[in-house]
Amino acid sequence: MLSIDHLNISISGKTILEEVSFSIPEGTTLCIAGESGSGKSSLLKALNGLMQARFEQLSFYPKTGPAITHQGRWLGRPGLQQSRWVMQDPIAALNPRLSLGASIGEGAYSKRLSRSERDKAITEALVDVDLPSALATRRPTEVSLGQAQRACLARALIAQPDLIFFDEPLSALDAIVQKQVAATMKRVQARHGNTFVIVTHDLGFAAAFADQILVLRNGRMEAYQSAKSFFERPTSHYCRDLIEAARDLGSLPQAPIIANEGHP
Ligand SMILES: Nc1ncnc2c1ncn2[C@@H]1O[C@H](COP(=O)(O)OP(=O)(O)OP(=O)(O)O)[C@@H](O)[C@H]1O
Repeated sequence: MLSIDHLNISISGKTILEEVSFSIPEGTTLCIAGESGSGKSSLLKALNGLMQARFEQLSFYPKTGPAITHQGRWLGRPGLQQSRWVMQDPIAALNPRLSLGASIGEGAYSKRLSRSERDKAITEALVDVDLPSALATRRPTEVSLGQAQRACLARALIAQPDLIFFDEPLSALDAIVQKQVAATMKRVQARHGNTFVIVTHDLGFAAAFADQILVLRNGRMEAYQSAKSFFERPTSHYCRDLIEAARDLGSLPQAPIIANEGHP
């Protein structure tokens, strides 16, 4: 379980994130949405130790490994133990000079496996993400974008993380491949019980995937609700507009929103 209380980030006097709090039960998914510049990536960077943040409290209770609790300023490089990060652009995220197998194997570096254990773990990770083990010898430029993104997921999984952060994991892919990779992510989560934190612009994906949704707007929390209540009872005009826009664009099925009286 990951719990964040009152996270704040400011850089050179400019507030990037203000009073952001959430709590994610083990094995569930939080999707973080919001327009460009709202602070989504900064939140992931802070949790991965790439940006200094201030917390009233950060608590992480991984299934394996020691619990972490922290108060005050935090630049927790190299990030939360037992977590991994899958980035938006799989080609940029993979070393072009390494085979996919070698890149995936790097994910298990801290486990100090023997060569044969590492090769076995690489094959298992490839199978986990629905890739043929023969792809281990190919370089990133010799596979499709969807295969490269699956390889990035395999590189995360080989470390057996409790928590995986995804930054727009599907946005580089076409619609059909998006569906396939999303299905693989779901299967992986069901099989291993990982907790997912996913930054996404796609509310259709969030509707299908998220247990909870956090919407950021200008660095503040605009909404934090269960996915069901977010789509049925959005708590602000801004969220209603986001949902309507996603319906107009066809990424969400048409369905009535139940008005939530008393909210702006
Ligand atoms: N290192 C930095 N120094 C100064 N400002 C920064 C830094 N990193 C991010 N920002 C600012 O913080 C704000 C939030 O940026 P962030 O990248 O987190 O937004 P985002 O919601 O992820 O946007 P996008 O969806 O376009 O990726 C922006 O105004 C950005 O310019």
